[in-house]
Amino acid sequence: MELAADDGLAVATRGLRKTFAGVRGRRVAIHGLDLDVPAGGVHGFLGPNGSGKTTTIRMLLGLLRADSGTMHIFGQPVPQRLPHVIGRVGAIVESPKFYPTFTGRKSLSLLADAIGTPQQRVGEVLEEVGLADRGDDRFAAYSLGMKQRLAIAATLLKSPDLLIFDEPTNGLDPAGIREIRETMRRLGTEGRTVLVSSHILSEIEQIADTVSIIGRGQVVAQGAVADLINEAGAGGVDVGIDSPEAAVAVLRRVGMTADLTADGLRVSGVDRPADITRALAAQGLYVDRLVPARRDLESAFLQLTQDDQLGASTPPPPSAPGGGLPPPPSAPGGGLPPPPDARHTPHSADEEGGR
Ligand SMILES: Nc1ncnc2c1ncn2[C@@H]1O[C@H](COP(=O)(O)OP(=O)(O)OP(=O)(O)O)[C@@H](O)[C@H]1O
Repeated sequence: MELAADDGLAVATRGLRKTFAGVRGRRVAIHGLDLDVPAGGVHGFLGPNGSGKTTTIRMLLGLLRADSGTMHIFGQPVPQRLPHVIGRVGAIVESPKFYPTFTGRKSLSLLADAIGTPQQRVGEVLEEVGLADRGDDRFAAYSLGMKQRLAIAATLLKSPDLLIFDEPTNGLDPAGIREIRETMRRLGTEGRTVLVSSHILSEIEQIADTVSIIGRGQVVAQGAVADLINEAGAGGVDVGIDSPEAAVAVLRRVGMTADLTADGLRVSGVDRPADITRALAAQGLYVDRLVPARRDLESAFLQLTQDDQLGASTPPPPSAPGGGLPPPPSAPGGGLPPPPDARHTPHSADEEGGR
């Protein structure tokens, strides 16, 4: 489906497909992905390891070429019109690299000069990420959370409307995770769109307004966090009882779907909870607690991706209709040159091969 030029979406993909060369033929990583990220707020891009989050983000940023399908950022087709929208996008797709002996402020100041942003923004972005009082410390002295916040500050210099963070809390301790979470939440409430990928659902549940859950390179659910949780919990009842194993057996015998939980059992798809008490009492089992099940996003996620294997497997792809997308323009810039101790292989336009 083609998208209208402006549909209130910060990011949209349709039928997106990407395969990689593997030893036994091509592996399908992204398998017809239809992603909608509404403009404004925090959008969690969720999926198990290997489900295709990084691949999708790298295609959106022109770092990797799609086999077929369409992508839009703020209504502009990318990668074709990426140069026109990239000024509105800030992204962190791998660990931040800064000169360890420079202060955070100096690194940002150099970057501001490089991208033609007024120096006044440096103080503002340090403030925005909560580093105002540590801006004059050397990067090497920062905690991992502070390093990540400095990277976020760098992406904010050009005041982007869309921020894309790929697993921004990877490797952080709980305090660091909280720092980044609060920073993202704040950015999302300022009218920006924050697209954040993660495989740690509880993290996103607390800060996201909307989410997309992907499995095997496809969207398996998307929408408001509250709606997904409600859907996942619909009709479930948690039962507290002295002998849960016996109760599960009784309920299954009368045709109910019952499973043991950490503190009792859960019955799914129940229209009349009184049927549970009646069935159990008939066998001399008496419930001491009967409450509607409230599922969190973690449960919804596990339920939706339970068949997902790590990594998608290998049906040979059909040849791309229309020859696929044109080659991407060069990757968006905006970073400092790599420091001497942190050189890394730059992304190629169509990096392939096993990992
Ligand atoms: N350069 C590459 N060459 C070959 N296969 C790749 C390459 N990059 C990704 N893949 C494969 O594509 C699939 C999706 O990987 P991707 O990194 O996008 O997943 P992810 O959801 O970001 O996972 P994680 O949460 O572990 O970062 C995996 O099967 C992965 O092995």
